[in-house]
Amino acid sequence: MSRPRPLVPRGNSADSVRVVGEFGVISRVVARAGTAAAAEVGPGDDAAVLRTPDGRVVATTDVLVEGRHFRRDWSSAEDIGHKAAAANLADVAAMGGVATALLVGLACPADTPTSWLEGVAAGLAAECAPLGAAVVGGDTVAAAPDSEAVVLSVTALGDLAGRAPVLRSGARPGDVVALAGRLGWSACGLAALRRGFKSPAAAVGAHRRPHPPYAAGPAAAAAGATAMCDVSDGLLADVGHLALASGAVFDLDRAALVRACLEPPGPLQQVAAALGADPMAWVLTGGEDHALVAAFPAGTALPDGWVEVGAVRDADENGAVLVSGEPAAAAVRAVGAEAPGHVHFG
Ligand SMILES: Nc1ncnc2c1ncn2[C@@H]1O[C@H](COP(=O)(O)OP(=O)(O)OP(=O)(O)O)[C@@H](O)[C@H]1O
Ligand SMILES: Cc1ncc(C[n+]2csc(CCOP(=O)(O)O)c2C)c(N)n1
Ligand SMILES: [Mg+2]
Repeated sequence: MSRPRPLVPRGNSADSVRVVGEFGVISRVVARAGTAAAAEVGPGDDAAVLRTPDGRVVATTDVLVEGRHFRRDWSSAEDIGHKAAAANLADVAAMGGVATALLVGLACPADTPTSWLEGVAAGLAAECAPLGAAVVGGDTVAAAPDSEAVVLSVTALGDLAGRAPVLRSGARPGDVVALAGRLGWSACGLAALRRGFKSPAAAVGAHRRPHPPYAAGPAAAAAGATAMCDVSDGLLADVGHLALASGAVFDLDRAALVRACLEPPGPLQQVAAALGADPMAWVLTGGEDHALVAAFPAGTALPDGWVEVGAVRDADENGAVLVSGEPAAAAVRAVGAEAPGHVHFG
């Protein structure tokens, strides 16, 4: 893998973490954190204290490593903050919860400009604010010796407001499979960036700042969803988790996916044509849009934002995920993709 070009000035700029120091960084970052509605005590003490109206806490963590999850020459500091928050906030939504707070672990090289870290903090705060959430604490440490990579570890906490959490394991044969949010846009933007393009803005923007359908998670829980997850790695891979946990087959309807994700034609077709790719590959296997996919009992009036894209069937010998009756592996090959989703240790 080619090393991401260090984007931010290296050396001893007056603004660097080395010069400003840990506590200088913390005070500047905390100033941008916003306020969590649930926080009785926010950042600045030994720990935050949060109100938990439901009595249960949804908790999830995602780690973002420079060069693996983001590049500083592809995304601004604010973009990276938005993306780190979104990856976590979507996991809370995928349980049927509403995020209340984030905790942020940060490891960075000493020559990282503090202004860049303030940008990340601003992006985190802006992504959280519509939900009433905010960063309530964290930790700031030096990156490993000789490492130029920033590592961000974000933990989200959330509230279920009395609803049962929606697990991956509850889907039953006869349920309908439904989708909320976009698929393929982030992967399309990533493909463009990898070829050195900064456009189309809608696709590259979707890669930089995903727009998970946060409200669709609690709405699905309230409507009786039997299983749900967010699509972080790729639809076929993540639906595979639902199928495995539920012990059922998820049969996705290709035509419904085309209607939901590729009509009317737009940037996905435009980039696919330029790159000689099949846009359906991004829809089926592209990650990081953080759409939600769920199963609902047949006959459920789907909440706003949800569209039917398949059905849950009894387990059979064809495998756990089908695309219009065809095994997922065949669908992956047919669209020219390498795997049903992102390969983490490839
Ligand atoms: N190192 C670890 N220690 C404990 N639990 C882990 C660890 N890594 C992952 N898990 C748990 O394994 C499950 C699957 O993890 P994974 O990261 O694949 O979640 P995901 O929701 O599919 O992905 P994403 O976080 O990108 O949305 C989660 O419940 C997660 O908390
Ligand atoms: C520089 C760069 N290269 C590749 C990608 C693509 N990518 C990285 S992680 C991931 C899936 C979710 O990962 P996780 O499960 O670890 O949250 C995807 C699709 C990127 N975002 N940035
Ligand atoms: Mg998830």
